[in-house]
Amino acid sequence: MSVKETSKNISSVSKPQTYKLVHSEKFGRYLIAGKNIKAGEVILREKPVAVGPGVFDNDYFCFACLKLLIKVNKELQYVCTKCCVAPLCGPDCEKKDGLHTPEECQIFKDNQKISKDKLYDIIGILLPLRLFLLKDRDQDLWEKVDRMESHMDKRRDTLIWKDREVNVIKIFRDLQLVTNDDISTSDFLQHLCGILDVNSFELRSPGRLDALVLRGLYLEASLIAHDCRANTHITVDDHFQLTVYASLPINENDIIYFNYTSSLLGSAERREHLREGKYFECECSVCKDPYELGSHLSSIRCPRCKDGYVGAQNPLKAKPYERDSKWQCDKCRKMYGGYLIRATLNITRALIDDYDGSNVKDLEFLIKKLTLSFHPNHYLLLALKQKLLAAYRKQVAGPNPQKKIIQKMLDLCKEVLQVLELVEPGISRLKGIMLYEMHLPLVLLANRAYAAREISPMEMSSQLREAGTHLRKALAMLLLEPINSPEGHLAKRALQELKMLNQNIADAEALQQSQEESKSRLQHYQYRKMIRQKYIRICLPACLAIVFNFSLHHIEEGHVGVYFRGGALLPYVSNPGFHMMIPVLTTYRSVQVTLQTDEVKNVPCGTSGGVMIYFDRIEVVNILDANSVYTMVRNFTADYDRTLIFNKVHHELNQFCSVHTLHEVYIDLFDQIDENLKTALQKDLNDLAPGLNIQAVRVTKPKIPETIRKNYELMEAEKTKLLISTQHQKVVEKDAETDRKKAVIEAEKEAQVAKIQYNQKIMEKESLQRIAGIEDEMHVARQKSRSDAEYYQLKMQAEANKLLLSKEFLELKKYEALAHNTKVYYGQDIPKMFMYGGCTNDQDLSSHVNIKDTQPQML
Ligand SMILES: C[S@@+](CC[C@H](N)C(=O)[O-])C[C@H]1O[C@@H](n2cnc3c(N)ncnc32)[C@H](O)[C@@H]1O
Repeated sequence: MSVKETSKNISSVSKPQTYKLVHSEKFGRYLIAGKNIKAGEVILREKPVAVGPGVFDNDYFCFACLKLLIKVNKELQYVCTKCCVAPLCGPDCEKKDGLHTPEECQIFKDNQKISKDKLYDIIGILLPLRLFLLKDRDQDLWEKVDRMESHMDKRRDTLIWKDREVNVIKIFRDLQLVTNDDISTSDFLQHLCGILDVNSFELRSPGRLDALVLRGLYLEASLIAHDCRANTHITVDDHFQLTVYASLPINENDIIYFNYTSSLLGSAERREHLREGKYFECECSVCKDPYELGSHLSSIRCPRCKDGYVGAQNPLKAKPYERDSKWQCDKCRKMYGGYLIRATLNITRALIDDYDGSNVKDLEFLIKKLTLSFHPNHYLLLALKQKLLAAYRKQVAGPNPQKKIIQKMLDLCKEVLQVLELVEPGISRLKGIMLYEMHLPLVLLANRAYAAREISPMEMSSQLREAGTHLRKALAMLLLEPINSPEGHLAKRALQELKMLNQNIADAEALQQSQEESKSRLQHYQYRKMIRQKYIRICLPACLAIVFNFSLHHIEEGHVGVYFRGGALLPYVSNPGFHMMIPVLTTYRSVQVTLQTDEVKNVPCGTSGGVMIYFDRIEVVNILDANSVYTMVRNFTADYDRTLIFNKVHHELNQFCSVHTLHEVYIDLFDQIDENLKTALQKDLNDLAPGLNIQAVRVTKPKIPETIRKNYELMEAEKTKLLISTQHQKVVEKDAETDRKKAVIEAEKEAQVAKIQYNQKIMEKESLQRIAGIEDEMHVARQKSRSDAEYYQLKMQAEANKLLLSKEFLELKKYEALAHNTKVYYGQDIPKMFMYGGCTNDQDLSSHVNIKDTQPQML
């Protein structure tokens, strides 16, 4: 809608390229697009002038960051160390430039009337007080705030005026925040309250959905005019920075609108809210239309024709539920007075109030009942449907949800989304959440249908793609939300789920491709078989007629034959060998009665967490008792294994997976699947088909989404590394132990050797000593015997000499010697020589002579 004619451009504000501030009689000041703006584009972004709690808030919160505080004993709560009044999260919030400004702190500190005991009074007036303090703190800013619409004339002496008198102005006076008791001071404070009531945005305290509701005043965003079908989407982050996005494309000079009220209320209720709180009569396209642009948020089923819907004939009338206001059926044109509609609404509200809103059955019943009287989109029904959706969501997210509930959740999401498309076109927070909600039932239904073989992998992939499209649309809206807000967290989850979904789609398509390949192989094989049969039919009919006149057939060892005539099973079986049967009329099937292995391939399953996994191959080793063949074929056909093994394996695995998480199926319980499957199969067979025995079941590790598998691989690698390092440590310890033992053995050996050597040496020395002793003894003995002998000899000689050396003998010997001497010596003494026995002196002689006196001596 262009306003070129009706408005005049009164200022070129800071961002003329995106928006312009204009003025009109109807709207006052408002913003128009300064250029063509695309959906999702930022129109403006700004910090608040003031933020605080709602007027009657009894919650306890940090005055600096406005986070909700857990209620503790007042004495234990951290308070600002300067004013000793303002509760804060802790020292960090005191250090930061928070919303508890130095001026506010000073006022709390200086004012005798303000103490911790008056905290709830202070909380009640905190936001007006913050605006009040702005006047002295920032004159320029205050002037802009002062220009904001406060609707003093429309508010004067109304209930809200009186309320502010008691709950704000009186507290200001009691706490001596204002001292003048005059009317101008009261009016000034009423003006502040009016500015806040008309212009502030409802905000959430940081990070939490259930946290306290705050109000924030923004200079530029508050200039945006209202429309029940807005073209903007507003987000506020944890630091209260507000961003206005275009939710739809906005052409240059078109009015920029924001919805001041809830889009899921009826026109009368929305308009009342705007009249009471914002002091204007909304005349937007939704409010003007008796059927609210086809959304029928206020429509009632016609009590007469039961086919049409009754809407207000003059929707812009201030009191549509009065007797003189007319409502009309769009089919039978029957007119009703507004009071009748009001009565219906009052009765219904009482009915809803009596009802406990969490039980699915009761909710469904109530909605069904009310649908007889209201349009399914009536705002009262929509509120109930949102409750029902929450109850469905709880069940669907739980273990093993019923298919019926999943489908109902999906249908309900679609229904609510249709209404939202009408009243919140383009980017919308509610639509983002609803689209996110829708993807889960879509994924679950696709997985179930595929597991039950109701759809092919290709159909599954296309249903998963539809879920992906919803997720992507949801993301486009939710990604605009601040990252730490609950919607921001939802966006993060949606991103992860989209990744997983894409992987599942790729898996399903790969499965389809492999199935198509095997199908074409089968077709090729069948074609060749057909050609062969054709050939046989054409070339050998004559031979066949002769040779197989009696239809000779052959049953292999390990098999028995069963026979059918005209499709009916004949009551006998044949053993291995050649047999005859009536051609054409009788057919036979060979049934294996030895151990055989049935392979079940590509079994898709959905885990309790909704992840699709595929069991590549399941081998079932089984044996059919030959005596049970006839009963088996009669009850389950010759392809009994398809019913009793193939289908059963699919069923059991799906049952198992749907109640276990991916981790349990893939890791924790995987080793039990074989045995459990075998037991489950055998249990059913014992009841249904005795004679068919399962010997063993082998299940291959399932294929899981690639991203998850990589995570498991990483975990395994880390575990293995840990194992290797532990083992390595053990080996090193063992080596060290071995070396130590070796060294001990070596040392012991050396010690023993040394001991032996030492002993040897001792022994050697002892032997040497002993030998020496013996030798000594021998020597002594020898010497002794020699001396004895000599002594004896000398003794004997002495005795002999005694006898021999007589005087006469010696005389004789003198003459014998002279006679034999050939040498003659000349000189004086020469004769003496002879006289004294030839000796040169007397002593020598005596030595000779005295021999007889010498005694034998020991050496
Ligand atoms: C948040 S203020 C918007 C700025 C205001 N127009 C000004 O001049 O300061 C809300 C007020 O703007 C006016 N307004 C906004 N949207 C309107 C609409 N659709 N129809 C009539 N008045 C509207 C009403 O007076 C309303 O109380």
